[in-house]
This record gives sequence, C-alpha cells and structure tokens, in this order.
Amino acid sequence: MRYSQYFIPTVKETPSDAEVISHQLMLRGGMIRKLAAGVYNYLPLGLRSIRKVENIVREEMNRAGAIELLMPTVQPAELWQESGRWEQYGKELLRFRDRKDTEFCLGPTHEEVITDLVRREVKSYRQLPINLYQIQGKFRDEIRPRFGLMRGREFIMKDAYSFDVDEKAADISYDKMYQAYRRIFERCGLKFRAVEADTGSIGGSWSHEFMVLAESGEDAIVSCTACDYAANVEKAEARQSAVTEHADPRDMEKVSTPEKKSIEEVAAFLAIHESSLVKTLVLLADNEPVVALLRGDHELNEIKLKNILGCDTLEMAGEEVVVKVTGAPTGFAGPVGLKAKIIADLAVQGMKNFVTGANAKDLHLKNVNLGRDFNVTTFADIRNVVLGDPCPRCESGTLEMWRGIEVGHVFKLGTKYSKAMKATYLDADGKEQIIFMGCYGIGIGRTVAACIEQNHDENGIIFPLPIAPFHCIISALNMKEDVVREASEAIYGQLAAAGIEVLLDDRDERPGFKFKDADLIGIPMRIVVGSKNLADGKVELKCRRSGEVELLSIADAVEKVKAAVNAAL
Ligand SMILES: O=C(C[C@@H]1CCCCN1)Cn1cnc2cc(Cl)c(F)cc2c1=O
Ligand SMILES: [Mg+2]
Repeated sequence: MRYSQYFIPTVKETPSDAEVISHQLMLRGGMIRKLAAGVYNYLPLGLRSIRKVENIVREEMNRAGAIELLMPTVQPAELWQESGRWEQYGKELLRFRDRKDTEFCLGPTHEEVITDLVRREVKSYRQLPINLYQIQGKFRDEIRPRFGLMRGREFIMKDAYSFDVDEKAADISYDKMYQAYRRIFERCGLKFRAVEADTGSIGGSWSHEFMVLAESGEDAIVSCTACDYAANVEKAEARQSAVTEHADPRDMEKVSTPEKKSIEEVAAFLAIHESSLVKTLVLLADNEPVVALLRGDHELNEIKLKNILGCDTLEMAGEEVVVKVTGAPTGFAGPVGLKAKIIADLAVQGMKNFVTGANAKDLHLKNVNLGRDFNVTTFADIRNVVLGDPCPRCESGTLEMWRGIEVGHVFKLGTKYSKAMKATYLDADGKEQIIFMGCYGIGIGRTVAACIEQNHDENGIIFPLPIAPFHCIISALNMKEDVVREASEAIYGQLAAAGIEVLLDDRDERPGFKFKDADLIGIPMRIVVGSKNLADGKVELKCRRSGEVELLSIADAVEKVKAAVNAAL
C-alpha cells in the first residue's frame, strides 16, 4: 500500500473531547471518526486492526468447534416479550416500529434470537452440543457513551451461544470457550486476566470477565499473590477476618459529636481509628428500607448486597427516608433501637465496644456491642475487598488490586432462556428435556482500544504485531531521488512478495513529518530509506516498541522484518 494513495487522516493536536489515550490516539491516528455520540466510522487503518482481531477470534472459535452464523441486527419485540426482557430493559434498548406499526428493537445482544432459532431446529440430544456464534454490530443506547470505542452505542461484538443436554455438558462447553478466550487474547499480544465476575442482569449462575490490565480501566480487579484466584471487586469474596477482639464489653455511653457526620470526621474528633467505628447505611431494596452495617474503614459492595437480598432495585436512601428510619439526619445513623432489617458485614461480627451513630443529631454512641445493644437480621459478605485482604481460596496469599478493561465475558446461563422460550430436546428415552445454555461475548473494537491503552508511549501507538494495521512501514526520505525511489520500491516488492503487510510512505513530506506519523500510527517496524545511508548500501531499521535502530544492508533489513513477522504470528 502506498501512503500517498491511501486514506490515513492523521491529526497533530489532541482532540479536546477525547479523555482517554486510546480515544485520542485512534482519532489522531486516523483510525476512527465520530458520526454521532457513541457511533463511529472505522477508517481504513482502524478497520485493518478490527479485522485482525475478528480473524483471530474467528480462528479460535472455529478451533473450539463453534460454528459461525449471522443473525439480524433488527429483532422482533415479541421474542423479548416471551423472555420477559422487553419490560426489564429501559431506554438502553432502542425500540422502533416498522411501516406496519410492528414493534422491533436494535439488537443489544442475541439470546432471544438464537434461542428461537435453536428451539425450531434442535429436537434431539443427537444434535447437541452445539455452539453458534456471530461477529456483528450491536446497539445499546448508553446514557453516556464515551472513551471512543471503549464505550460506544453501536459496536462490533463476537457473541457465541452454547446449547447442551445438561449442566455437566454445559460446563464442558464453558471451559472450551474459557480456553479459547485465553488463546485469543494471548494471540492479540495483550496482558490480561480472567476474573470471576458477577453475572449482572443476564441471569445465569457463573461468569468470568477477561480484563486487559490498564490503569485507565473502569473495572477494579483483585488477584492472589499465591494462587490463581482472581475476581472483579464486584464479586471478590472477603473471607471473614477470624480476628475477634477479646475486650470485655464496656458500658455504652452517648458522646456529643456536633456536626461530625462522616466516618473520617467522627474518627478524627474522637481520636479513634475508622476501623473502631461501624457505619450504618440506609438503603431502599425494591423501595423497602434496609440497613447495612460495615466496619468504618470498609465500603459497601451494592452488587453483593443486591444478590443477597435478591431484590430487583437497590439504591441509597435519600435524606427523608434516613430521617424516617433512624429519627436522625444523615451521618448520625446507628443500629441501636432500629426497627428496620439489618444486614451486617462479616467483619462487624468480631467487633467489640465500637462507635456508631446514636440516631440523634450531633450524637454518637461509644462502647456499643452486638447482642447486648442490638441484634442483626443477617451477617453476610457485603463489603468490597481491599488490598492485602487474605485470599478466600488459599491459606497463604493476599489480594493485589489492578485496574482492568473488560474485553470479554463468558457466562453459564443455565435454563433461563431455554425455559422461558421452551427450547427443549428429546433425550435417548424420548423424554423432553430443557436445553442448558452458555453465552460468550468479546468486544472487538474495545479489544483494539484496550490494546492501545496498554501499548502506547508519548509518540503514539505501539501495536503488537498480530493486530497492527500493517507489519512494516517504509519511510522513503525523498522519492524524487532515483536511488531512494528504486531502493524503496525494491524493499516494498520483496516484503510484499513474502506476504508482509507493508505501507510505503511515498508522500512528498519532510522526514520528520513522516517519522512522527509512523510513530503515531504504531506500525511495529520502520525501514528508513535515505540517499546518505544508501551511499554505504545501508538502510535504517527501527523497532517501534524498543526504539532500537540498526543500520543494515537492504537484504538484511528485509530478512529481519520477515523473521520478526514470522516469529510474532
Ligand atoms: O449481553 C449480555 C450478556 C451476554 C454477553 C455476551 C454475549 C451474549 N450476551 C448482558 N447484557 C448487557 N447489556 C444489555 C443491554 C441491553 Cl439494552 C439489553 F437489552 C440486554 C443487555 C444484556 O443482556
Ligand atoms: Mg460484561
């Protein structure tokens, strides 16, 4: 490909509305252009990377025995009404009517469509297991699309769905996908972790997210220093701290804490550590008040609490509810004398003589003790784990914290959709059985963006070779000079003949301008062809990642590029 005849509209300045580096570099590198909020054009360079990720995904899905098909983007409302999700989702599900006034939605995911297809076509256990997948555009009307392809409204997803005779077989399908995902992200050259994850709204029993490690990641994950346990903080288990304070219960007493509301303020005012306080939070679970107790230095994990309560909605109560439930303004709530349902975190169980709100303005209580002064409805793990917590799976490890970008998510779905939509099969005895499902997603565009988040420097992108738009760029310093033009064409021809994806920068631009573009778009290898070095029969080969520069003969440079590409693919 010749740069002068291609379409790579690079931009020098950083766009103001791009907050994360991958968004900035994909705009500046001429890879994407916004059409509307969260809706992007994939320009030629961006599309080449997108297609490379898709092809790696496709190869590994096929290797795992999955079969590719393509479902429509437009989905009839009636399927979603059958599964019960038409009412479950709000404005994120983009709905519309056709000319006959029939209701449709733009597909955000395809459980209903694939289950409808399978219930019509699969009748016997002999047709199972089957794993069907597609690589296709999805639409989710996010309230705040941002970060470029990281959180778009229209995006390309690989979504796969497995169908099995029973849970045991479904576990095998799940594991095949889990292993395929590991191969996919390894082949993309990414540093990632598979972490235990909450299944969220999709239902199902178990799931893993594949996280690309990057400081800009929206997700917080933990991993154990000693074993291979890793989990999204939303799900990571806080093992009950065996520590129980062995202090004799002292008499409870009121203590004036004028205008001291937050844990920090009360702890400082009373000159005690936050872990000697119990914070009392008032929430509404399906609009019913519920009180959560946590040690002062711990944070509530609302997903854990929601899963324990089994409620549909859970949110922090407003001031008026706090006053109604506790009799005091926010900041002075405590468990003593409360009539509400109290869920206490496991860490509260071992606490003695602690401080809590007195359910009265400007008042707290000291030397409060469980059992004597109040009772708890349920003890449960409802807190976020913190750095250094003991690993819940092994005896010696502790938890480390990372930021991650979710690029894949695999779910054990069980029978949620097959039951609702009657997707069954006849077993060997002719008995009708419900199909067990799994579903498996990868964000294609998000994988490219996450790769850039993890692979860049101050000059631009540093693409891992497997998903780079091109393998090598030839920066010809002056194509008007015969020697430079002939050498550049020769190198281009030899590399292209060897199947190397090479971009020849033949533009009539100054060397520095070409070098900046080459660094910005992140092509892994660059060959500089200039008359000075050519006089010695040399060209310059630069590795984008290491910055290493070598003066080599044309033959050696070509061989080195070929070797590097063959080693990386
Ligand atoms: O999509 C999944 C689960 C898996 C992920 C992998 C591929 C198959 N689906 C979860 N999810 C996320 N956002 C959604 C947004 C809307 Cl508007 C919706 F209607 C449904 C969903 C929804 O179901
Ligand atoms: Mg997910």
